[in-house]
Amino acid sequence: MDLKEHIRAVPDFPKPGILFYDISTLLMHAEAWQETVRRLTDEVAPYKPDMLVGIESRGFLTAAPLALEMGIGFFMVRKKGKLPGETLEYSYGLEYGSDTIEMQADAVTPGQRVIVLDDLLATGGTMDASIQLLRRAGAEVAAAACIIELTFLEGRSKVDVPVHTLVSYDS
Ligand SMILES: O=P(O)(O)OC[C@H]1O[C@H](OP(=O)(O)OP(=O)(O)O)[C@H](O)[C@@H]1O
Ligand SMILES: Nc1ncnc2[nH]cnc12
Repeated sequence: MDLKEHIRAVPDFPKPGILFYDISTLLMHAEAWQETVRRLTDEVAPYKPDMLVGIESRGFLTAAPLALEMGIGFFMVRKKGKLPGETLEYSYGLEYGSDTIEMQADAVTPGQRVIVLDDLLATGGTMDASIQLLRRAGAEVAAAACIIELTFLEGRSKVDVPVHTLVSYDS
């Protein structure tokens, strides 16, 4: 199955000049979404992670079914101000704008092996920030995985763990 047939490209969203790769159409197609989850599971399972991590918000959609499929837990890296209790934070630049992410300080125990999931790797800033944040919390980040990679932005070079992606776009 060609997953690209189920990913919609929307010009000039959220700003002029950005071609937005929308997974909404992938989520709406049950077989394509099942295939996506299966393929991501195949990429991630060999690392034998203790936990998965989903990056807000489309990363939650990606991490949650994988965690269920693999029989392990997952937790959220969220935009600032959304998580209760003691949190750790990290600020980073995006393809468009900037942001600060947070996680709950007790989400991992030191040495726990995690894999970070998101829908899309663009500049790699969000993924890199998440990895730095997770390490601050004591996690061992084994790998990162995304459905989509925008290869022309070279985000992979910013990420210092193995990166697994299912489909890539060069423009
Ligand atoms: O590699 P980068 O340049 O950092 O960009 C990738 C990030 O941008 C998008 O999230 P967005 O901030 O649009 O949030 P959303 O998932 O809540 O829509 C995407 O889901 C990734 O998290
Ligand atoms: N071009 C893009 N499409 C969808 N999500 C994105 N996040 C960052 N860049 C993006």
